[in-house]
Amino acid sequence: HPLDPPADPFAVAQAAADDIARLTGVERHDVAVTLGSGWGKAAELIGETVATVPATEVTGFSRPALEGHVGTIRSVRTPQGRHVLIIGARTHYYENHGVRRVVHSVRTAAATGARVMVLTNGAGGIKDTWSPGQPVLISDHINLTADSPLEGATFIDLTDLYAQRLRDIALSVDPSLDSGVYCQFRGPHYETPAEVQMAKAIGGDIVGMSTALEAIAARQAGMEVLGFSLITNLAAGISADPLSHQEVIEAGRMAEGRISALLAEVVGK
Ligand SMILES: Nc1nc2[nH]c(I)nc2c(=O)[nH]1
Repeated sequence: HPLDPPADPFAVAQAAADDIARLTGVERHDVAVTLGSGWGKAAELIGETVATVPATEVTGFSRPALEGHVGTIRSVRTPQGRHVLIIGARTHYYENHGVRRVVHSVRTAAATGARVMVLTNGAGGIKDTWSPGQPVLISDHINLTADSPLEGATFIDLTDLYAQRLRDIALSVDPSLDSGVYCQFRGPHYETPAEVQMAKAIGGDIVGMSTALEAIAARQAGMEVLGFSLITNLAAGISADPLSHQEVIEAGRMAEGRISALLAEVVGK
């Protein structure tokens, strides 16, 4: 794979950014958004699509593992004239392709010029006041993967990783938004009730299988990060009923309109 050692992941990201500029005709992007489950509709609401490119045509992106989920990369222009790169081709850590592949889309976004990285995902909620379909701002993360996208002695500060400035913009759009600490588990299995209680005990409010590693890479690339979780289910053991993937998909579909409008407004600010 082009990202396998001895490749330089940043050179591969630059090649991907050059592909995107060539294929979309957009030289520079200002903001990048990674769409997680439930956030698919946001692209149309963020602005006018300038170009849509199959991710497989961009260096370092591969056919996503998700059934029927053709990974696309879209260039969208907001009413304010901002160029937004919408990445619909996330590689999950649980696919076991290595961290370089997980964070390639973030490094590529930075190489296209984007200074803001918006990471969205579907996740489980630990706070029992939350209900399926609710979007939540990510205030910080706990990385339970025991891995890092950083290689060698690259000591990066992660204070204010989920930029307060961007969270304030989101709160100005929707003051009712709650916030939470996101715990990235390796997955692909969901947590046991005991693991959910552990996440709660260590200060977690959200459990997921993405985002933390991408956020670290975004900070390394000098980007400001904004993270949103769509709570599609209460985490295992928080409510009596067992998790069903169907319920997760359904909750995402129900919430799509509201959260896409929210994301579009925030990106437009
Ligand atoms: N780890 C974890 N990831 C998730 N993704 C979704 I959607 N729901 C969950 C969940 O309950 N736990």
